[in-house]
Amino acid sequence: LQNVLRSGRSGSLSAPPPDRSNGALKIDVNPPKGTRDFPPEDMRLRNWLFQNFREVSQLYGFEEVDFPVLESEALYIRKAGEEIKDQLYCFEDRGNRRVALRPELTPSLARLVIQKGKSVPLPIKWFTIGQCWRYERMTRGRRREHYQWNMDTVGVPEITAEAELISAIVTFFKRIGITSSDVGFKISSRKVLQEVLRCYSVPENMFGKVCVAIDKLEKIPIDDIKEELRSAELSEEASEELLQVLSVKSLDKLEDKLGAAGEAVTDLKRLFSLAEEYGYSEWIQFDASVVRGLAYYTGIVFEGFDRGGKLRAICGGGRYDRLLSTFGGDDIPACGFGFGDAVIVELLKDKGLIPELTHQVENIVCSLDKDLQQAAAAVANILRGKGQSVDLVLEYKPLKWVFKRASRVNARRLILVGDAEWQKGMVGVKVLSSGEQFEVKIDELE
Ligand SMILES: OCc1cccc(Br)n1
Repeated sequence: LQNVLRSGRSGSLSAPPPDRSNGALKIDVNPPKGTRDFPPEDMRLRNWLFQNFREVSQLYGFEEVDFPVLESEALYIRKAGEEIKDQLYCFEDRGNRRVALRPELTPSLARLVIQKGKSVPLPIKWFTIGQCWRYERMTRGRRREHYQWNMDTVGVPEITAEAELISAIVTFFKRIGITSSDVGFKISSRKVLQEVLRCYSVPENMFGKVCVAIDKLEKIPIDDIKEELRSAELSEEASEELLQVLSVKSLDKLEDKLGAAGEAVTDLKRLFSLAEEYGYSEWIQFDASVVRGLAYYTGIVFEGFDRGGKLRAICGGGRYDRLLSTFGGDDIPACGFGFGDAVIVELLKDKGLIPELTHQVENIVCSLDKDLQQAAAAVANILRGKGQSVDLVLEYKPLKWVFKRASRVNARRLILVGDAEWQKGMVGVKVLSSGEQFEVKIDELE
């Protein structure tokens, strides 16, 4: 009770008040639960990963876009019982608006496409890398944020759009040393579900709910899934048939089940034939059980998985031809994928593929005399003007300290500003790898 009286909050009684014993507030120096800091070494790896995301996206002719991390909650209110909605990091802002930290990027992209309307000609090919959030009880100790790379193609109804997106991900994997022995893509189409449900006259508005339920296969008990299918108005017979079709192991068997004329089979056959043309057939396999957990997918869906079976899905995506119209936009087809920054790093660690990324600087500049600090700054300025990176020693330090710092910042050269040399318009240069030492005129420094 004392805590509550003192803190004036009705929060948890167990939370001790901040320690103000010495007058200063002792804050918790760790980041909030489920979030990460990126100190230099981790930031170098993240930048390397994102640089590869960017370069592949640009290789495929995609343009980069970005959106606010804070969006209207309305973008994510879907009635299909998705996990992403249950874990929405949402709140009411000071203007009494219902807002949310975005749990995914596709709705923001859809919003911007609608906002831009006819001013942006189709097809749109946009990519983005953005932090996404979920509020999950920390009992599962899972992260509450991750960065996602997304590529989306809007305005192309053809399966060629999905084939391009998968090709881009394959290109990314190859760039970072991942092969088709390490990962594969499970591919299916939600039209498989659609064609079965139509046979049993299941209402269209139950489609998303059915997909979300099916996505929980092997994650929750089968009886719970059957219960969810019942609540989606599926008969026992419809559920049995659906689960049967989802266990089909090949496209040929799917064709036997659904017939060759259906869109599901024709789309999938087209995708596998396009994959041949791209040369990534050994990366992909048909897997009828893949539906993905987002309600808005309407066609091809795919997910990248590690063949070792140890990790969660590496990436995932698919076609979402109805999303823009559900947001009040035109009926424009679209497809895209999301690729998180965490599972891929676990995979790279497992494969010993984390690159050696060191900080380095070309020059460390220091003054050998207390009165030459300004001269040292002038030398740093000259070098920087020539595009050379400089770590300028900002206070007078003994040489031993300077050498130690030079080693720590991985400097290539030490530039010494000493009185005698400065009087002659010179500075000393020491090449740290070879130990070679010489003097050079300041305006000849390069
Ligand atoms: O993959 C779903 C997801 C969404 C937001 C944040 C995190 Br961590 N994970």
